[in-house]
Amino acid sequence: MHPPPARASGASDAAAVAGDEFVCLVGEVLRAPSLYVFSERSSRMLVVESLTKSFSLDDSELRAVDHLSFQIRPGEVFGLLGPNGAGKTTTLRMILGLLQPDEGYAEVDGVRTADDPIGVKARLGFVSASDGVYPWLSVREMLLYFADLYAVEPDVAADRCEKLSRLLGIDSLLERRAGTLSTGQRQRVTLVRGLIHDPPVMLLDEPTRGLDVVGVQTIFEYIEHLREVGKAVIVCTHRLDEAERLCDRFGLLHRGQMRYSGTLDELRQATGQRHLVDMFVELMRSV
Ligand SMILES: Nc1ncnc2c1ncn2[C@@H]1O[C@H](COP(=O)(O)OP(=O)(O)OP(=O)(O)O)[C@@H](O)[C@H]1O
Repeated sequence: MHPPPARASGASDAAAVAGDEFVCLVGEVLRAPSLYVFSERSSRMLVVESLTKSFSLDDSELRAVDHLSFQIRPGEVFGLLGPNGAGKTTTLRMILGLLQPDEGYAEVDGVRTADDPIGVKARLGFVSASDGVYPWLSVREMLLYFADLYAVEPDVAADRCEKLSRLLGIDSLLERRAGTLSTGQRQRVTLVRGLIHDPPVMLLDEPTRGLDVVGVQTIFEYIEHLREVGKAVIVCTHRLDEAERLCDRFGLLHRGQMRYSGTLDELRQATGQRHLVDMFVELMRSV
């Protein structure tokens, strides 16, 4: 069952491009079974060290990410937060291996993106609000197709498909064509898809965008599940109220630089502000 890698529909912004590229790259490169032996649990599941990226504009250069460093442990949910243009998507794209950093590196489960981009992709799950689906496949076909791309054994894939679908409440949709799903249903399918190869690290880009209250609650429960099963998780979101409830630690990014990072209590002490939204307003005024 190998339909040609199709461009997912509805992608219009940078995050969507990252999602589409990731999907296509998964299809192209994740084939070698030796990749899927993950290392023993490291206390630093994701390491970002001095990651830097500049873009050339017509008459100048824009430093989108500037010597960014952070680490995430298994079972930890890290909120990578920042205003529009802060560099979040560029950072995710470098972690995913879709963009080459000018300096620094990202390391996932002991594997550096630059050294082994395929191995890193096998260790990452990526969910973006702008993810597309293959409209002509049934949900089950699409999930099993992705499992196959990641070289998951068919019986393991079938079992995971059932269990994760029940967890996300899409078991009744498994035979439906993906193109007929609503936004919220599609988002649940992409959440299952992101976990089908059981990666140790999950990247969630605006996971609650466009969802109703029930959909948002599903994301909350999903992230709680990721924490419980020991995934290291990055959440990028503009919903600071949600981030406060969801994340264990935060990185506040502005103009490509990490301005503050720590737990909410640590950020409160450092900024003198109680809520993330006030910290942001202060941050943006300060520059
Ligand atoms: N391919 C590119 N060429 C030139 N500039 C780029 C490119 N990709 C991103 N940028 C610029 O880099 C900066 C960071 O962009 P990025 O998409 O990482 O921000 P972001 O934090 O994800 O923003 P948003 O919250 O609006 O999605 C922005 O100024 C953006 O215009």
